[in-house]
Amino acid sequence: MALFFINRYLGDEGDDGSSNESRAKALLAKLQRKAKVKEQQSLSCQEEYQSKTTVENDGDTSVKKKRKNKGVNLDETKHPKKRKVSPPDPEELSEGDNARKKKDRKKMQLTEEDKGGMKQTSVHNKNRNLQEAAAADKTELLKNDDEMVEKIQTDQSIQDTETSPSQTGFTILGGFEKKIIQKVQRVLPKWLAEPDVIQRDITSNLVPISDVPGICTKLQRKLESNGIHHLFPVQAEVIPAILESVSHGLLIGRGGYKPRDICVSAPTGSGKTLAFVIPVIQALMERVVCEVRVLAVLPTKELAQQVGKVFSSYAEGNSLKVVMLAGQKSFATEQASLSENRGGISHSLADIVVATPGRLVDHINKNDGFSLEHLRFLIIDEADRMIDSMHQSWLSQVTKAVYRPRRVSEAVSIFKRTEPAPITAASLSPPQMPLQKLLFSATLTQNPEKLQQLGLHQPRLFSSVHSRSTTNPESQERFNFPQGLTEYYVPCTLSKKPLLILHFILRLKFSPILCFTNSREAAHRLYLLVHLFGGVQAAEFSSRLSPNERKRTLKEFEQGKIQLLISTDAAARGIDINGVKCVVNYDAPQFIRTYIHRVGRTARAGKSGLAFTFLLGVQENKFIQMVKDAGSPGIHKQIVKPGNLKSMEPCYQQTLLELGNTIKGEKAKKRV
Ligand SMILES: Nc1ncnc2c1ncn2[C@@H]1O[C@H](COP(=O)(O)OP(=O)(O)OP(=O)(O)O)[C@@H](O)[C@H]1O
Repeated sequence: MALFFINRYLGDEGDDGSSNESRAKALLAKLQRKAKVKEQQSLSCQEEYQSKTTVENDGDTSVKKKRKNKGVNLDETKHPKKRKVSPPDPEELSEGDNARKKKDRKKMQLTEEDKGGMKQTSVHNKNRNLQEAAAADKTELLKNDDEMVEKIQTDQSIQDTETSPSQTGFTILGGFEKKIIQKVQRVLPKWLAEPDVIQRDITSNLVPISDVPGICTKLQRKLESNGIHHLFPVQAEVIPAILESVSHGLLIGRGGYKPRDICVSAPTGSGKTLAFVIPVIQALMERVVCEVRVLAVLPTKELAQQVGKVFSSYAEGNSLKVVMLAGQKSFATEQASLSENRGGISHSLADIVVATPGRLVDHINKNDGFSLEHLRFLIIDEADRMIDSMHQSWLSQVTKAVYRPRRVSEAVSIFKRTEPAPITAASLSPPQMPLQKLLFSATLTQNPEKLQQLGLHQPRLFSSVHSRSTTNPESQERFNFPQGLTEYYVPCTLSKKPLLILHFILRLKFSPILCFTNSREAAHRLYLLVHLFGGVQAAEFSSRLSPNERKRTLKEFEQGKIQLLISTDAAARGIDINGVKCVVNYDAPQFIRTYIHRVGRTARAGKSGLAFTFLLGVQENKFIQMVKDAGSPGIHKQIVKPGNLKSMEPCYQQTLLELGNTIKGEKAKKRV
């Protein structure tokens, strides 16, 4: 029984369409006749079995019934339905064909069962020749069926091949939604995951200066003359590491290799400044020719000034020159202090340059007398803040000035440096002056992507933070808080905040207080209000003041002439003001790093200090969680009863009226 029509190629005579067709018809008719004959033969055999079976078993109808239940009607064998066999329409082949194949397969299966049933009956009849005939027919049928099934299966497999290439070993695309995407376990680089540990507690880990290896006698005496008899943990760890990298002179590091860059993450007020000043001064003490070999970059003028002062203090008596490029003086004045022209040749007048990024880039680009081709140490203080301000591209300008100077002096051409590259025999001779980067911060990021911008060479990390999870670098970064710091938060309302700060100064006698606001306008308004209220020596510190005014204000605050310094975050980082007992966050800081640097203005050098943060109701939970996640030892709730503020209310209301007029007057002045 043909399932589908096959156009056969019949050779040359196939040209004549009509004969071809008649031949095909004849062939088909012949096949159909054959099939009919076969079918009749098998039917007749079945009838004989039937009749035999009926006689011997006296109408055993169970088999019949079972058959019937199976949906196979045995009577069907009496009057088989004539199935029209016609070649299927090719269009329907795909749908109808599948259905038909399935039905045929099902039918085949049923027929199989049916045949199985007959087999049982024949066993009872023990009629050998009949049996043999049946078996022959059955084999014939089976053969046909097998052929049929095989044909169907072949077709099916062809079809399957057409529909699902999976059997041919190709992967099925798509189905992504089913796959569980493996989360990549990010792991910190080894140098970040396993830092050299710095003890957090300063007072119980002081190291006598004489016990720290490598510090020369001259500097030991200088430290003692400045009242320093013990070194803090960060100094005891970092100073020897930097001195080790210059133990064979400035040109090569230990074992003849380029010295490793050093990163230091230690709490605020833990003495990081001296940790780089002492070893760098000692490394340059024996220099013969004055060249810029140390460049320290800091984020603000005040910080640059403060670090410049420490450098100058320890460079005294060593003929080392320290120059500030922070905008305190005019560009021309700074230019004159950097170099001079003798006999047509520019000579450097600075060994150590302390700069802010803006001024540094100005001198690199506009000052021909400023050369960094001899630079040996690049110190980046408040490094996380400096990384964030990389958009000023000051680092790439420094790198360019070091490796591709505009003007190469003859002396240096022998040691002309090439940018760091893989070490080869050629790159090792002649030895080149290495550029070693020293990074310092109380909140140094441990995000490898951010640190990667600095192009560090085999960095070594000294850190007082140990509990960073190495498997999940994304987790909240943790920092170490100064040992002597006690943190509080004060629930309050917006209108009560000014009364609170007045209460702290006038009633609780906390003084001097460094008070931080989130904007310079807020600092100015609070300063005006406290000033109008009276009874408090207050000053403001923000970019509203000129650099000289800011410098004078810090000095007076340090001298105790100012009880309340109201500042923006300009004074938050690194500013070292002795004697600050209490820091108040009048406005809660948005970021944890800002909080750490603000409260780090107190409890410095192992001393104790208090930090209060005024929190509105909506800010409480988020802020407290942020501080806890950052590793704070604990922030306590400090409630100020409204009754304590009552007595100041009348005067406060009067002051608010005056404040309104004052602010209007200032705005009018600005418009003039
Ligand atoms: N060994 C020491 N003995 C006594 N006082 C020290 C010692 N080292 C530093 N100090 C003092 O401790 C204070 C804080 O030092 P420094 O400013 O270097 O801290 P820091 O870690 O840089 O702080 P920040 O992270 O806020 O910049 C300074 O007043 C400094 O003079």
